[in-house]
Amino acid sequence: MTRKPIMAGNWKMNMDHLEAIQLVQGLAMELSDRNFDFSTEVVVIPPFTDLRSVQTTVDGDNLKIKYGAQDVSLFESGAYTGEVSAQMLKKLGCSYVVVGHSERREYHNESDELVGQKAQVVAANGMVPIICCGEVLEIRKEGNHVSHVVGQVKAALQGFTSDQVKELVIAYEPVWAIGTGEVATPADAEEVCKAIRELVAALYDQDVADAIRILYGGSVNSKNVKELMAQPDVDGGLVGGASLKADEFAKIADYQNL
Ligand SMILES: O=C(CO)COP(=O)(O)O
Repeated sequence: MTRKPIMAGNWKMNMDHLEAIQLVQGLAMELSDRNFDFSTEVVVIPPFTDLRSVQTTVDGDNLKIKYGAQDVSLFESGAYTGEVSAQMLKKLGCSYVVVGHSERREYHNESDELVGQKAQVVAANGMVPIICCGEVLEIRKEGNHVSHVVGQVKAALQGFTSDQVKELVIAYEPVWAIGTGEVATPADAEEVCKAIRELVAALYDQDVADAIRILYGGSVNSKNVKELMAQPDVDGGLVGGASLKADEFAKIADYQNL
């Protein structure tokens, strides 16, 4: 069983397209200085407006860095003002699309059902959805975090075949750990990531569960990444704030050599 680790930097609503070019070039330079071998996938997830610039930077400099988008429309095209379609993202060379981030669930009322539909649209267009899940503090305090997250993932996986699920990425991001500096303990992260893998084994089979990649997100940085990555069911990180600094994100990607 070999799952390729991924470190994905979710820039959220930060960096204009000029800053994006600098950050991607800076990241490439930092990785090269570290003789990074890309045995871990490195992904940046900038705002929509940066994607064309990131594409030309990656293509022009022949970089091995991958990139993706933070959200997608359910619809193919038409009268959906403000939306961006999966085909458009595919055309821009996106490999990944984040769906169901807790900030979209909270500020845009995205339901588990909608998140699942968006994941389907992403997969149907030849990209990999990074399906986010995670509990708010209240649910954790009640001790219901595992069942809550398992329920979110179960809903999002509706309609996916075994072969599709093998390619998916799930990101467990406890809401109380996002942007707060309060990282989940490695044991907390493992508890939920393991439960997600067990759910996949129950819904599909062990082969599928062994293939799917499960990330942890929430205040990941170069100081805590190694311990998180030592957990058997944590296959990578979805990194917010720390992905906005080239040197810090390069260290996180190169966690094996810290
Ligand atoms: O939401 C996150 C990534 O999607 C995590 O953000 P922080 O790393 O800033 O806590």
